[in-house]
Amino acid sequence: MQAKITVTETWLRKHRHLYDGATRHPFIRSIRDGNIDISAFKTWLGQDYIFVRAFVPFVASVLTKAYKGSDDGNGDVEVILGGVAALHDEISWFKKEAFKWGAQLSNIVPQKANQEYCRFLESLISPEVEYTVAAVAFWAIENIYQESFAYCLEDDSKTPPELKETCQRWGNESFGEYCNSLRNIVDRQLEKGSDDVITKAEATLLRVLEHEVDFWNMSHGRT
Ligand SMILES: Cc1ncc(CO)c(N)n1
Repeated sequence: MQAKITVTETWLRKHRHLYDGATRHPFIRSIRDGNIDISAFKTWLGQDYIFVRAFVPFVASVLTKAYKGSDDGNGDVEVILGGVAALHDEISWFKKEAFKWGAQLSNIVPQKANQEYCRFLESLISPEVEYTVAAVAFWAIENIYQESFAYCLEDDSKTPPELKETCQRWGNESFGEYCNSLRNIVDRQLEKGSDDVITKAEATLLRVLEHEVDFWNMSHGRT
């Protein structure tokens, strides 16, 4: 018997072009091809540090919604808590990495695309945004990084050795499993979601894809 097609699978098929635009962006390709401009990498590093700091309260809000909103016999809270813990580690990593590259994190000004993305995250913190909708955004945000950086680690990639650790951070297998757990959470929620929630969740996914592309564009110096 064939497995049932999940909602996320349907969406990924439907929006493949946009999705690949986020995970196969020229910035990512430039890492993978080994011709990345290091100043672009440093821009990305500093801007992503700001983003991740704004991502923490967003993920905390998803955690709260999971606790309140799902009949959590499924362990959603624990999966999301794992995400919060990983972010704690990630913030330390950014500081260490910035030091390595001689970049300052304390006086970075968020660029426009980053400001808009952070504002979008803040809008999703609102209690009026359903757990399912927020969880879709969360999954998409994590999964795009996972697929993008895993792409830079494939056998035929020419990723510079000094960038491998960065790619490993999101491209490693256990981060991939974590993203799959998020995807399962999302599909379980969508399965029982109202048409209204499903429509909102799909629109939110598209907004995430656009913000991710803008974020890469900004890092690549194309804004
Ligand atoms: C812009 C952006 N998207 C996703 C992630 C994954 O956590 C990140 N660190 N930054």
